[in-house]
Amino acid sequence: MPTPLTFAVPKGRILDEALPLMARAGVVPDAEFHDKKSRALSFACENSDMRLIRVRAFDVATFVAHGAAQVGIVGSDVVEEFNYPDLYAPVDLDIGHCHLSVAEIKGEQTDTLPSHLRVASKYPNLTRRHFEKLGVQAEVVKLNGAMELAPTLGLSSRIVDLVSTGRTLKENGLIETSKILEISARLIVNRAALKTDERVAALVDAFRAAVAREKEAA
Ligand SMILES: Nc1ncnc2c1ncn2[C@@H]1O[C@H](COP(=O)(O)OP(=O)(O)OP(=O)(O)O)[C@@H](O)[C@H]1O
Ligand SMILES: O=P(O)(O)OC[C@H]1O[C@H](OP(=O)(O)OP(=O)(O)O)[C@H](O)[C@@H]1O
Repeated sequence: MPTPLTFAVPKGRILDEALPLMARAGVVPDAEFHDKKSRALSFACENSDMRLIRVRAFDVATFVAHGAAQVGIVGSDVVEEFNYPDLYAPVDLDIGHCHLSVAEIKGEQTDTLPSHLRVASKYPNLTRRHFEKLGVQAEVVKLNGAMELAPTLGLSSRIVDLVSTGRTLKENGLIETSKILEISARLIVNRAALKTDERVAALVDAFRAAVAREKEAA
């Protein structure tokens, strides 16, 4: 018996959109996965020896990059932030669309950038890389959520955060001043597992086909 494949999924908002696509690719978690009272973190799958683990979005990439999980689903924001050499993102799942942007207090934007800035973000690497390209040294204050509070409370002059409808920025007195990255969810695989385990390559094909069918039907 081969060891079961481990498939990592994020707990957050991508999951609801990912589950129907996973089902079309033949990955269906057992009933316990949907039991809100369950404290289990690892779940069996119907009709396969695969097991699903449910972890935080950033941790999906970490489990897969280290080979602790062979396959996962995560936003391209997370893939780009970590840039792990052992992680390969072969399929754009066309779900979880949003973008990563710089925002600042409405009415306080200036035309010229200073040589040094303080920026609050959950994405220190992407933030530094973006400002480096503009010749600006960004000091990143790492936050894990509610970034939109930072400028108003004087923690930073700008934030780099995800934007979808733009409502969170608007309701917190901020304005988007530049877009850094378009984002969607990706199927990710561990590169070594893809080379050595044919079940991983078969899953990549199954997800490609599921996305193509979804596009045809739309
Ligand atoms: N407003 C949004 N609209 C669309 N997609 C989003 C939005 N916010 C986040 N995403 C996508 O969903 C992914 C997970 O975001 P979310 O904040 O829901 O995850 P989470 O698991 O709750 O995060 P954490 O583990 O930090 O609590 C992000 O990495 C991004 O790709
Ligand atoms: O443009 P909008 O549609 O308003 O969406 C953007 C918000 O969504 C995400 O936060 P989330 O709701 O995941 O909460 P978080 O602060 O805990 O990450 C993101 O960090 C923004 O705050």
